[in-house]
Amino acid sequence: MTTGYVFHPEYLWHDTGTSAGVVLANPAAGIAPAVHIENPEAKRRVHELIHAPGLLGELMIIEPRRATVAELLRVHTEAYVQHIKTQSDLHGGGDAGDGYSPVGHGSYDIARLAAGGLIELVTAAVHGDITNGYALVRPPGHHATADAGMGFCLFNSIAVAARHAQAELGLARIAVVDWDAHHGNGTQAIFYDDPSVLTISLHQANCFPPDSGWTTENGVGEGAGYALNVPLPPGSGHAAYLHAMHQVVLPALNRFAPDLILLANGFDAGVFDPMARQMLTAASYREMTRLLIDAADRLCHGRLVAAHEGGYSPFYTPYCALAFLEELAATTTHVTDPLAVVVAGYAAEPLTPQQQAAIGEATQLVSRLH
Ligand SMILES: O=C(CCC1CCCC1)NO
Ligand SMILES: [Zn+2]
Repeated sequence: MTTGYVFHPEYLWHDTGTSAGVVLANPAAGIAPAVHIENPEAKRRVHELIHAPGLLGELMIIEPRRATVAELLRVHTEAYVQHIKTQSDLHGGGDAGDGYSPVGHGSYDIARLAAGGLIELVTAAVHGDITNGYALVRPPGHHATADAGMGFCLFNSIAVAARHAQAELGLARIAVVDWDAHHGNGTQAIFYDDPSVLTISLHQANCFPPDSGWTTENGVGEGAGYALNVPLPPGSGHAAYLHAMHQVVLPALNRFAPDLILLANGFDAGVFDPMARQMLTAASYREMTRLLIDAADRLCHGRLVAAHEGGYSPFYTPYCALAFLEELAATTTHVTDPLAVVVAGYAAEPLTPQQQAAIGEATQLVSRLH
């Protein structure tokens, strides 16, 4: 069993500039400039924590390449791809569309390298060079729709890789599991009418995008039934997410029988993350990963390929990512989550009726899959 790994220093060079964390600085309005929340730091520290304990040496390094425009156009409109290039060519960069998604000078090529890195990782998995893999890419992608960037996302790398797998690698059915704290609205929208791609999103209810990711968003036309959402109340942690995995994600994957499982792997549902109010620990991510690995082994020759999405705590995201990757690579290091003890008193809360209700609503929809 071999685990592939994609990383490149250029991912750290995507410049999101200064802002006031998320909104643009505006001194006249009292909004002082600060580093943007989607900055390289947490990703840099993830890579360091994969390297320092020796885990990097157990992985197969897969070199990324820039996705071609033709590969991007399987998902995005020509006008949108051109918009990102135009913004990227500006001396001071620009924005992908919603005002929250900085495009640094040169970010067009970096976002292409993120999408191309995931394509290369999926290709290695389908060719059997690796069993599964992790692409530590930046900028993130799961909010980007065919024609709009949002939520820090430029190109939807997961969607580009899914379409590549179908067009070039002969795969028919692709499942996308998204456990980033925020709704995978872009990926859902791109495949909303397409029964060949199942999208399943577990996220904090009504967080971002606002009023998005409700259980009732279940696909349209031929795709009816092939979009599943589990909007979990703020404060949801281990019990709720594992219940959702067992009640919704795994039964849906079993019914859909994908040829590949793609994971939009956000760690911002972590207990210390500033961009959401969920309470997953590194141990939670480890257990959720185990379940997905077992599903991939059962359904699609172990093909589980993950793309890094959110995860903004520079001191906690690395431990969640390490736990995920140790499980993916079926190995361990000497590093344990040093903050587990800090949250032990509250991160293991039992399932609440509200969480059970949200999960129950989605569970009803799994039977529509065929
Ligand atoms: O981590 C993210 C980004 C969420 C933010 C984008 C603007 C406000 C919330 N999406 O998965
Ligand atoms: Zn997120």
